[in-house]
Amino acid sequence: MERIVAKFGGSSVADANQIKKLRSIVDHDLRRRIVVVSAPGKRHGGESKLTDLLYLCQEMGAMATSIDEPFGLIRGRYMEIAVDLNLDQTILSDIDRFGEELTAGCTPDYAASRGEYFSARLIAEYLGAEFIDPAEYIVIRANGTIAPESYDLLGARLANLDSRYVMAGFYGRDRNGEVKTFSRGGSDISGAIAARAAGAACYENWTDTSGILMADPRIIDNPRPIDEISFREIREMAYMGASVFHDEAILPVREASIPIRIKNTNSPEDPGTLITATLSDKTISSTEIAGIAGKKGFSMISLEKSLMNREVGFVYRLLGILSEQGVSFEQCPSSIDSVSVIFEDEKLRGLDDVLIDQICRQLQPDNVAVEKNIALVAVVGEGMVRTVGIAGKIFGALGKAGINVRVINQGASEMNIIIGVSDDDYEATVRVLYEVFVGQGKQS
Ligand SMILES: Nc1ncnc2c1ncn2[C@@H]1O[C@H](COP(=O)(O)OP(=O)(O)O)[C@@H](O)[C@H]1O
Ligand SMILES: N[C@@H](CC(=O)OP(=O)(O)O)C(=O)O
Repeated sequence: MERIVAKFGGSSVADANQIKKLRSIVDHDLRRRIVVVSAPGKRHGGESKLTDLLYLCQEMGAMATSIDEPFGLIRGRYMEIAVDLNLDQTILSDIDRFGEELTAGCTPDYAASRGEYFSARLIAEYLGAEFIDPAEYIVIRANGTIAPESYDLLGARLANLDSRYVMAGFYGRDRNGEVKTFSRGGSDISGAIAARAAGAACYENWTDTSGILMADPRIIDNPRPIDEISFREIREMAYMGASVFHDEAILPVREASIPIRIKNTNSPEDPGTLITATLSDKTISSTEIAGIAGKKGFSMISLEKSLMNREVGFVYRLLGILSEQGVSFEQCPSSIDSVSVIFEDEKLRGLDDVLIDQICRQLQPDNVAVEKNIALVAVVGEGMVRTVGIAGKIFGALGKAGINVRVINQGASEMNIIIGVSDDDYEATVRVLYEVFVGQGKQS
């Protein structure tokens, strides 16, 4: 029988009520044999995700500060779930032992991983399924990528087609056997690994929106859901800020041609979004763009030098300076006499002064400037390459709205156009672009 891997995110396991919905979804289709879960997420806007509380406890434990308050919240959340689902409460003594580990000091990865570990143990018991600890099967290399043997190890564990499994998301182990997590939102990657390891017919990703939406619902009211999107498009959108699906979760399933469906736990009948290798011509021609995504928090270093285009190896040496400082960049738009490099602030790590110093010494530019507080917004779509006038539409609309575009970049694939604006103009830019391509954007 075909099997489906169903990954449920933090919003889908936030409390007993959500976990009951999970069970009804899993019971509804017998092919849903492999369930991957996150740690309980926010039940309402003001609350913290359990993962954030775990990182906080780890930091407090490392500073020998009492963790009683945040740890009490964590313990309370699990206890409520166990009580409301009538589960065995002996898990609480394991949670208390973990509290002692936090106080004694443990790694941030281990601390965060327990969010998913306890969540999966409770849900496995509730479903009467086998619990899988991914630290026994998934090997994560030092650079965060998945060691290839993980697929065989996990595939062998998932071999019984009649069993139902619940695996904890977000972590595995490193080459030394220590617990190691993926980057934030990484349970999506765990689900993709399980889908590939099990040779699943489909990877379902259950969340709190009815699929991938054409823009962030926190900015646009009721954005239109995307029916079908390609692996290439979703990777661009996810990387550029559509946080509903981790950009690195595409790779394991893309290599095995397993389709992904993003579904809504709170509205399971909605079709959601299908992510496939190739889009039908109908899908490509039905919309000018696939969607709009973006995020704040970038800085840009711009250099000008007359006849830069004649200076062999100029950009090579510029990128060499970044490499020496261990800084990775996002975009590198250029023209004949100028080049800019855009960095995510988190990755720049406040090294702009050091970089400028090196750039001035090694490259002797006529001018060098740093701009901070930049937001990047990407308009994404495979169909864009076939459509005349997309750029005109974007810049016409932004000009009319009085939004100053600080930088423009188009990917070589012609599948995206990236616009840099001031952080303050970020939301307005998304609204203007949504309005011009889709209509009915939220106006404020
Ligand atoms: N284009 C988009 N489509 C859908 N959701 C988006 C998009 N961009 C950002 N989001 C946000 O992603 C959230 C879902 O991701 P996440 O919180 O990680 O869910 P989960 O708890 O299921 O892992 C949505 O509630 C929404 O606020
Ligand atoms: N719990 C982890 C991993 C994860 O993927 O969570 P979620 O599925 O709720 O985005 C995090 O918060 O980063």
